[in-house]
Amino acid sequence: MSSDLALLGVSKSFGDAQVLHAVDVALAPGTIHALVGENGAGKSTALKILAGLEQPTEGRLTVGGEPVVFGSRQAAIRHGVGLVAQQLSLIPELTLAENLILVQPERIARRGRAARLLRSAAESAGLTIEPDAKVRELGLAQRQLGELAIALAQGARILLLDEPTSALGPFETAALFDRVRALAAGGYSVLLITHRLDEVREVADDVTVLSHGRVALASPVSTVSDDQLVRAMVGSIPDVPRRGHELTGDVRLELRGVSGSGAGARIHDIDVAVRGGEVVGVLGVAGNGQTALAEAAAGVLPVEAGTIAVDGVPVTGRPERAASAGLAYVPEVREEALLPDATLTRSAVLRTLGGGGRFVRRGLVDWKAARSFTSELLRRHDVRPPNPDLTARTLSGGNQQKLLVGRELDGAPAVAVLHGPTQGLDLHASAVIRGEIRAAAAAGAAVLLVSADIDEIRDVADRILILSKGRIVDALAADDFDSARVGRAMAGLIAQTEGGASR
Ligand SMILES: Nc1ncnc2c1ncn2[C@@H]1O[C@H](COP(=O)(O)OP(=O)(O)OP(=O)(O)O)[C@@H](O)[C@H]1O
Repeated sequence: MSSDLALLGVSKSFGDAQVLHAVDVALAPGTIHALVGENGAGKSTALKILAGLEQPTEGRLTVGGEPVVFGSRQAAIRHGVGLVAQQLSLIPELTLAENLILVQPERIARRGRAARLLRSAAESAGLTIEPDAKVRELGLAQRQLGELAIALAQGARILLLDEPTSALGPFETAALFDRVRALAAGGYSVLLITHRLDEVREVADDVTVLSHGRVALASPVSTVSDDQLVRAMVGSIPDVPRRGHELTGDVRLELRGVSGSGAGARIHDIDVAVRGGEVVGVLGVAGNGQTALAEAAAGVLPVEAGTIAVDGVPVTGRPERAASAGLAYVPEVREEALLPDATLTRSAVLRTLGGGGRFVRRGLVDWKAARSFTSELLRRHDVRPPNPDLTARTLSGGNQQKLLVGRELDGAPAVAVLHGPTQGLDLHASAVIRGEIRAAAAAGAAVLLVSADIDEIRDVADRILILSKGRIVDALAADDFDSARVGRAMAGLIAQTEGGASR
């Protein structure tokens, strides 16, 4: 049977840089095809070509075996190609239903009709979404489900999913994969970009590995070993250093009685104290207040009650004061912390441009010094390509993430609030960042690590808090990790004890 959608001998260059070299990928009908490879390997570029967002420099596309030219995203949509992008394409100030109207103006003009269409498309695939919620108020996981529902409402039969699980924990990932499998069984074809080998094993029928823009391996999943996949993807994975220091530091980050709302969820009466040298991990099912908690801790969220202090300095609702007290912050949505259309130099020194910042001399920014600092930062954190004059938008998602985490952990922060710091990173880069988080703690930082990735929290944290419905319902030492207990707490089956869990 001919493939639903295929790239045949596709090459792509941006200026002088060739990022795809004669790539073949064929998506068989009713199957799930994983596209994997290290950060910057060319996965998103291949997907954008399949979605009509970029045009190949050479080679061609076929749908059902027939040659097609996708001159635009609309052309791909007309051929039934739906997209859930990595850098989400939804407009934050609009609702999901309004976003559907925006991409489908000729078919639906009224909000009520768009909301109904979206809800029924979502329900038919077993997804729960809120068509009338503003995108800005949704967490990353809900935004991604919303984008998937929009693709289905547009009549997509071929789904391109760019790292749909990067913000999801194990429960939501399992639920999403159930849906995706059901869609494939119903005749949809799915191309899935992921960095997680277990996901390739669990859900995909076929796998293609890209390396430096070339196909390094293409195989049915059942006939390839993990070792072959890892070698084709990233070569090898470094070990994350275990904690080797005592936790004797003073409290450097303190949240007391914090309540507030953000990203569509409320947090209630949160007490957390993190000592220098300590990594405290926060686990929870997406949408249970993680974003609000991270934003509150970083001084970004205007909380309704409670106080936040960094080294005893009150920073409640004052992000600039938090930054000058030495707080580093990696938000869940990386676009909020980088300048997509400015040079990497500007993104790299963004947080140090205030009065007294390290590149400010007599009220003027010393751009030469800022640029050479940026070159060194890019090199140290393996951001590719390491050119400070590029814009952040032209970096691959993983390389943007490396830049952001590198910028924040650089310069010995007092406190680091990190939300999904290894989101979108390949196995090698994730291990490096986990090592950097431990190194920051060993150098005395208090780290609050919010992550959907249980393995990451187990690997890196000293202490684990479980967040459910906006409350901390359980707390345990990482050495006492107990999957059944953590699973029960995450599922909301442990009620908060009188006076709260010990934190
Ligand atoms: N618009 C652009 N202009 C210049 N270079 C670009 C542009 N878009 C992508 N690139 C470059 O193409 C290469 C491949 O990027 P791409 O986003 O496809 O990688 P990826 O495999 O999806 O990576 P990641 O896992 O980090 O998301 C990178 O080196 C990137 O910098």
